[in-house]
Amino acid sequence: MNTERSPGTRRSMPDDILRNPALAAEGHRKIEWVRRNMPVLRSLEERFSREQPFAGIRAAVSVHLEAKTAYLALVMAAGGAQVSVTGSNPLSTKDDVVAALQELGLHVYAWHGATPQEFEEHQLTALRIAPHVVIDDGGDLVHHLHEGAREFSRDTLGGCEETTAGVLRNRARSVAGKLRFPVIAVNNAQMKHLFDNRYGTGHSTMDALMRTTNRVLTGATLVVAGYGWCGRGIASCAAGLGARVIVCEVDEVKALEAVMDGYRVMPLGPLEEGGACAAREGDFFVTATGVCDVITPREVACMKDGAVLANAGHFYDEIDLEGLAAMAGEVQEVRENLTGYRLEDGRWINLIAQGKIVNIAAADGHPAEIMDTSFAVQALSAEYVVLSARGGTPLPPEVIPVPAAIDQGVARLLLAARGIRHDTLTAAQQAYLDDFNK
Ligand SMILES: NC(=O)c1ccc[n+]([C@@H]2O[C@H](COP(=O)([O-])OP(=O)(O)OC[C@H]3O[C@@H](n4cnc5c(N)ncnc54)[C@H](O)[C@@H]3O)[C@@H](O)[C@H]2O)c1
Repeated sequence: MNTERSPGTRRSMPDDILRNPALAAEGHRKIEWVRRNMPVLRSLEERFSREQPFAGIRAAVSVHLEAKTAYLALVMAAGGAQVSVTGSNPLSTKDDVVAALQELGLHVYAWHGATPQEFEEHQLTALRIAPHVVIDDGGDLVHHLHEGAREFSRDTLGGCEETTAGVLRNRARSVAGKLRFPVIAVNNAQMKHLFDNRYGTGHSTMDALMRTTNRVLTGATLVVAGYGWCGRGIASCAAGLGARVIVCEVDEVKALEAVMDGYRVMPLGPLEEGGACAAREGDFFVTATGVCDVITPREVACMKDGAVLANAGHFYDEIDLEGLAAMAGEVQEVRENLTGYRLEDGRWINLIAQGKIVNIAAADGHPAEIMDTSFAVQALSAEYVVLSARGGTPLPPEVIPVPAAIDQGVARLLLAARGIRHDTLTAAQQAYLDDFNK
């Protein structure tokens, strides 16, 4: 394994790209706050500082660049890694956190509100470190390492993918026989999606809806498209706040699961002229499908005056923005992060955060306690990639599940941090389970 530092040393890296170094103090405060609320990562920071598993390793990190991600990058650095950091969405990047990280000696390439061209340039610049390990969210870094930035993948041992959309993207590349290094499906670990996608997205999406609109969810009708891990969390948090929830699903089993969980299930748009559909009933609409064109002019045409649209999926093509704009006679910024579209008949349809990932672009993302376990899985998966290569058994170039030992280890660390004790099987119970003659 080549861990020469020359391509990524600070001197040979281009200047960090950040807008306002004067913001660093606020960034440090935010990072310290999340550190206090991320006990699992703190215990990894302590072990990594001692054991230095990433000594000689260059890591590129592209996750929504706010305080919790910053702390993950610092934990990797504490383990000896040389780290370059960029964002995974220009609207979720927090400039104060960027400034703080830069002050702490990491290479940082991001600013809030970057144009699509600037955003891509930031990602490509972060890859000039020629990473051994990539922490990715949505598959962009891995994509660049296979396409325009291929030369920087010469030492890449593997990637660790944070979200459903990125796992699917890497799996498609693998099925096409084009994945050139292993990618660990961090999203699919139990200690990730059971908590992050479900409770984290549910909690922070409600936060984003309320703080952006200052409207009440109690008694309102909230339509959620997609009843996967994110959709389940959004539905249960909305119901907990007293909203009436309608679920829209394409998967028959999940549609039935939503019914059994107590929600109404309806098609999002009318199946026939004038037919009943969720679009006519909703006050709030949240997409969480990972698929494009979920809300299109066809659905918008049925909506009530004042309807609020938001997307919690990773990519922002779940709502057809061009179609919405084409229907509008007038477009106004009605509140911060909220755009009103006035249709020809006078109805206003409101869109949060330009259809970008709502809980991060219009709120603070998942709570620190949630990201604690997600990022612990990330850090341990990165360590798994490195140790496998160092041990002479590099992982194959496939999408690889997180080993169960990592999932269980993270759960154990969190239980210990919370002082929660639990039962274990007795020897007799284990023997009973192992006995096929019983
Ligand atoms: N906002 C966040 O913080 C956050 C967190 C985790 C994941 N994500 C992203 O959210 C999206 C969903 O993630 P997930 O983990 O819930 O995925 P999932 O695969 O568990 O669920 C997606 C669901 O959407 C359904 N679906 C697909 N097309 C649909 C359509 N046209 N109409 C209705 N339902 C449809 C699928 O059948 C599936 O049940 C992905 O893009 C993922 O990357 C966002």
